[in-house]
Formats: sequence, structure tokens, C-alpha cells
Amino acid sequence: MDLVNHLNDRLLFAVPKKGRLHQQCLDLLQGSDIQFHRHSRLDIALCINLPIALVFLPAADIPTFVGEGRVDLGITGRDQVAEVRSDVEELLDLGFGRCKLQVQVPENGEYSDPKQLIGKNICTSFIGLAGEYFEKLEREASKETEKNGDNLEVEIKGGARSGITMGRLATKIKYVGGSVEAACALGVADGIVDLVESGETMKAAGLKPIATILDTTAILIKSNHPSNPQLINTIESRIRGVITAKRYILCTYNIPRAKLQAAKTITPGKRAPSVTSLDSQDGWVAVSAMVEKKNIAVVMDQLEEIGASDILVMPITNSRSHRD
Ligand SMILES: Nc1ncnc2c1ncn2[C@@H]1O[C@H](COP(=O)(O)OP(=O)(O)OP(=O)(O)O)[C@@H](O)[C@H]1O
Ligand SMILES: O=P(O)(O)OC[C@H]1O[C@H](OP(=O)(O)OP(=O)(O)O)[C@H](O)[C@@H]1O
Repeated sequence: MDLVNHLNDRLLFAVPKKGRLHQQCLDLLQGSDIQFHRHSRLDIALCINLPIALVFLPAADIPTFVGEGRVDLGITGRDQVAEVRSDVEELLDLGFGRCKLQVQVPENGEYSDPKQLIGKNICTSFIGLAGEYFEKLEREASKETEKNGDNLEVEIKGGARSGITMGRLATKIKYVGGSVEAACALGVADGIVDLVESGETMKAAGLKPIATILDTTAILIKSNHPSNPQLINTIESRIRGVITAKRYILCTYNIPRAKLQAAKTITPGKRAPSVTSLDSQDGWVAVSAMVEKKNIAVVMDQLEEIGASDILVMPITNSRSHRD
């Protein structure tokens, strides 16, 4: 099939082709009823039920394609958008892919403060963000020495991959594409800047964190000049519904009306709880409210304590609501 000629009237939506965000993006598309069939080895898939073409790209390249307006929508990490300073609009925080970009050094080494790494070798896949970070440290250090009357000469080298001109850096920021954590043990770096989630990878490599540069999650981004804004609103709305459904569950219970105020503070709902009277049960009301999944056990304990009865919890498979 001549795919290129099928793309003209379609909204282009970029999705990470592999890696940490890939499967959760596929789950989101499925929950949003964005149906597609991807031929093996093809990185473009036409949607069956919507005028959308999915483009499977490396997460790191998505901000560039969306930023340049070649692709209308994309999912990637906030870290990747910040790395290339992409000019895109963030539509939604998707809540997964949560991790931190950290400065890490050998556990038993001589460094405990990122300032001690000025002028040293740093390996990272994030030369833009690492460069900015050390540039700031160097500026602060040079102000400090000026104040003390010393004459520190700071030389700054540029960052090629991101296209960011970093001026003149004394710290040597070297690009590596993966397995960054091996760089210190291999003698290539004094410290690294890399993503950390559980911390297990860095611990296993004998490293410890000494600074956090950025907290990141996966986000839905939009080009500033999308081809079909109405369809973008529809997709955003569907994805928002799936994310909300994943995060919340529905809790219903019966409670004496006298305890309703206390119950409302325990289950305030997303907007407000629904309250209905109970047939043939004077003085009792039925309440239903959305509760964040992670809090449900504590919420049930508290409801029971104030005299709630028939407490039921149900999953929400999908949801829609007006934007707050
Ligand atoms: N350990 C992690 N936990 C959670 N999210 C992560 C983690 N590592 C990376 N991410 C998120 O996923 C994005 C893509 O990272 P990933 O390492 O999967 O990239 P990749 O280059 O596409 O895949 P691979 O490393 O398999 O080549 C990152 O920019 C970040 O937002
Ligand atoms: O804190 P943790 O939960 O251990 O996760 C952190 C690791 O995850 C990412 O790498 P990934 O496994 O995606 O592979 P990569 O090294 O090839 O980038 C990141 O670069 C770390 O190496």
C-alpha cells in the first residue's frame, strides 16, 4: 500500500515505538478506541475507525516532529520535551513513566555535591539538560569566586545533539545512547546524569544520587498548528477519560443523614458526591463518590468508623467530564 498518499487527510499521532512508554501508550489507545492494524516492520499505522495515522517513533524524537509541526500530536516523556526545548503545547499529564533525571556518582567515591563535578567528565543521554544544569552551577561558582576576588577561567563546550548552544563549559558533557550507568565503572565519567525510577539500576551499578535535575512523567503534546483541532479535542477527551478511569474507583455506601457532613469530608468526590435518600429508611442516605484508588482502603476504614454501612467499591472502565 502507498502509505504516504494515505496520510494527507489524516491527523498524525506519534507514539513511542519501543521502550518504557510503549506498552502503556498502546493500552491508552485501546482504551480510547483508537483502532489500528500495524503491519510488521512498518512504523506508520492507519486507524480503522478514525482519520488518524499513528507514527511509531523513538520517544526522544517525538518532541522534534511535533515541535516542527510535522506531526500533530504525540506522547513522550516531559524530559524529552525539555531536552530539545521543543515548542509544543502540553495537553495532559498521563501519570505513567514517572521518574527523575538525577546526577549520580560512585557510592564510595570522593563526590557528594554536584559542584565538585565542575570541570569533570559527565556521561548522559541528556546533554541539553545536563549542559544547562552544569552551566548554571558554573555561573554560580564563578560569581562566588569573583566575589572572593579569585579569577576562575570557565571554558564551556557546546551540546551537539540538542542543538542548544551552551556557551563555554568547563564540565565535559559526553553523549551516550544507553546503559549510562556503566560509564563511571568503565572510567569514562566521574558522574552521570540519567533517569531513575526505583533506583535499582543505579544501586546495582554502585552509584548514588547527589542531585535531581527534573521530575518527569509521560505527557500528551500537541503541535502549535495542528491539522484538525476538533479531532484533537476528541482524542484528548477520550484519553483524559481513560486516565481518570484508571486513577479512580466508585465508592457507594449508606449513612445516617446526621453523619453526612463527616462522610462528605472523607469522600468529597472528584467534583462532589451524589446523595440520594433511601426508600423506607428514614434518616439514612445513599452516597456515591469517586475515590482515588490509592486511598480506598483508608477511606473505607474511615467510613466504617463513622457508621457507614453497605460500603461497595466498583471499578470505573471509562469516564467523561468537563474540563476543570
Ligand atoms: N526507568 C524508568 N521508569 C519510568 N519511566 C522511564 C524510565 N526510563 C525512562 N522512562 C521514560 O520513558 C522515556 C523513554 O525512555 P526509554 O529508556 O524507554 O527510551 P528508548 O530509548 O525509547 O528505549 P530503550 O531504552 O529501550 O532504547 C523517557 O524519556 C522517560 O520519560
Ligand atoms: O531506577 P530504575 O527503576 O532501575 O530505572 C532506571 C533505568 O531505566 C532506564 O533505562 P532503561 O532500562 O530503559 O534502558 P537504557 O539503559 O538502555 O536506557 C534508565 O536509563 C535507567 O537505566
